[in-house]
Amino acid sequence: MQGEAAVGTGLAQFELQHPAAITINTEGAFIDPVDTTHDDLNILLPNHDKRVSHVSIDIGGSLAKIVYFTKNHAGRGGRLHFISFETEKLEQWLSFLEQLAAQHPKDRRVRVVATGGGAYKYYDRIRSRLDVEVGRADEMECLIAGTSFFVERIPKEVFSYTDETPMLFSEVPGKYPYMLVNIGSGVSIIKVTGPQQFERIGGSSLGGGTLWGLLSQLTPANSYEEMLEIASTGDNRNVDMLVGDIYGSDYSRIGLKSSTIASSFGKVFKHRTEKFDPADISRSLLYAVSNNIGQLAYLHARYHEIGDIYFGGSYIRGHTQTIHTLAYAIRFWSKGEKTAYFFRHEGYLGAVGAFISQDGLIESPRSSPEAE
Ligand SMILES: Nc1ncnc2c1ncn2[C@@H]1O[C@H](COP(=O)(O)OP(=O)(O)O)[C@@H](O)[C@H]1O
Ligand SMILES: CC(C)(COP(=O)(O)O)[C@@H](O)C(=O)NCCC(=O)O
Repeated sequence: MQGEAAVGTGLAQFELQHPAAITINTEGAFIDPVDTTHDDLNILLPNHDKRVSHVSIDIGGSLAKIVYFTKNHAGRGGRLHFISFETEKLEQWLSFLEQLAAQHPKDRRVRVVATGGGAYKYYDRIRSRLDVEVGRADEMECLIAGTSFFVERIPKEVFSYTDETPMLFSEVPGKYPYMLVNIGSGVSIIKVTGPQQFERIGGSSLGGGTLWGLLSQLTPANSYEEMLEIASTGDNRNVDMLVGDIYGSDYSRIGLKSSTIASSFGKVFKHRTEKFDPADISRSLLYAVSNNIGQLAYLHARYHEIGDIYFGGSYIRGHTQTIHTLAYAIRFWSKGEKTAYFFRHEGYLGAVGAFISQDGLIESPRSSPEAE
C-alpha cells in the first residue's frame, strides 16, 4: 500500500518496494463479471503485455492456493487465475503445476514461487517432481504484498459489510497503519505501518482448522462447502445459551440484549442425552470461532490504535454469516469506530503476494532478465 495519495489515482504499474519486485500492469484491471462462483473469480489484466514465466503457490496447513497468468490469444492483456486444492492431496496440485509447466513455451521454463509452510515442507518433493526452479518467499511478506495489490489495484475487490448492503464497495481508505487478520488454519494478526513494514502482533490457534476439524467430527458434512451450507440453515439458539435463557430478558444494566450469546454450546450439557441437529451445531461453532476472532481483532486494533481491519484467509470463503459475524463484532466492540474490510479473493493474499514479489528468485537465479 502506497499511502492515501496512491489510492484511486489510476497508477498503472504496481511495484513492490522490494529489490526483486516485478511489475504487473494493472491499468484497467477488473474482476471478470462472467465468473459467478466464489472459486472462479478471474482478474482480467487488459494491459499487461509482458511475458510471465512463473506461477505461484501458497501451501498452507489446509489448502494449497495457486495463482497463474494466461495471455489472451487474440489481442492484448490476459488474466490471472486462482485455484486451490487440499494441501494433503499432493498429487492433485503437483500434477496441476506440472500441466501448467507443460503448457509453457519450450524456450522458457516456468518457475514456481512458493510460500506458506509447505514451501519448506514440500520443497524437495516439488523440485524432484517438476524439475523446475523453485523459489521460496516468506509467508507474512507475501500476505502483506498481496493485500496491497488487492487494495490498491483491483477495483471492487475489497468491501465492507452492512446488513442492507452485504458487499459495499465504497472508497477503501488504503492508509497506514492497518491491521490484517489472516484466518487460515490458524490466525495471524499483523500490523502494517508502511510498504512491506509490518509486525506480527498476535495470533490464535482457534482458526479455520479448528472449525473444520471439530465439525468434521460433530456433523456428517463431507466438505467445507457442505458444512457452510448446512450452517446457513441451522439455528444456534438450540445449542447456545443466550442472555435471555439466563435472565429471562435483556440484562440492560450492562448493555446485553436477551438475544446475545452468553455461552456458546451452553445448552448442550443440560440436554446431553438429546441428539442435536448438525445444522444448529455448525452454526453455533461458526459463530463461536468467528466471534472469538472478531473480539481478538478488536482488542489488538484498540491496543495498537488502528482503525482499519482487513480480514483475509479461506476460512471466510465469501460466507455471509461469517462476514456478518466478524463485521458485527468489530462494529459492536468499537462502537462503530473501527471498520472491517473483506476481500473477494480472501484466500489468495499470500499466493498473489508470491506471484508479484518474485522473492523466491533469490534462491534460484533468474535464467533470463526478461523472463517475467
Ligand atoms: N475446500 C476447503 N477444504 C478445507 N478447508 C477449507 C476449504 N475451503 C475453506 N476452508 C477453510 O479455510 C481454512 C484454510 O484457510 P487458508 O487461508 O487456505 O489457510 P492455510 O494457508 O492454513 O491452508 C480451513 O482451515 C477451513 O476452515
Ligand atoms: C503458523 C501459521 C502462521 C501458519 O499459517 P496458516 O497455514 O495457518 O495460514 C498460522 O497457523 C498461525 O499463525 N497460527 C497461530 C499460532 C499462534 O499465534 O498461536
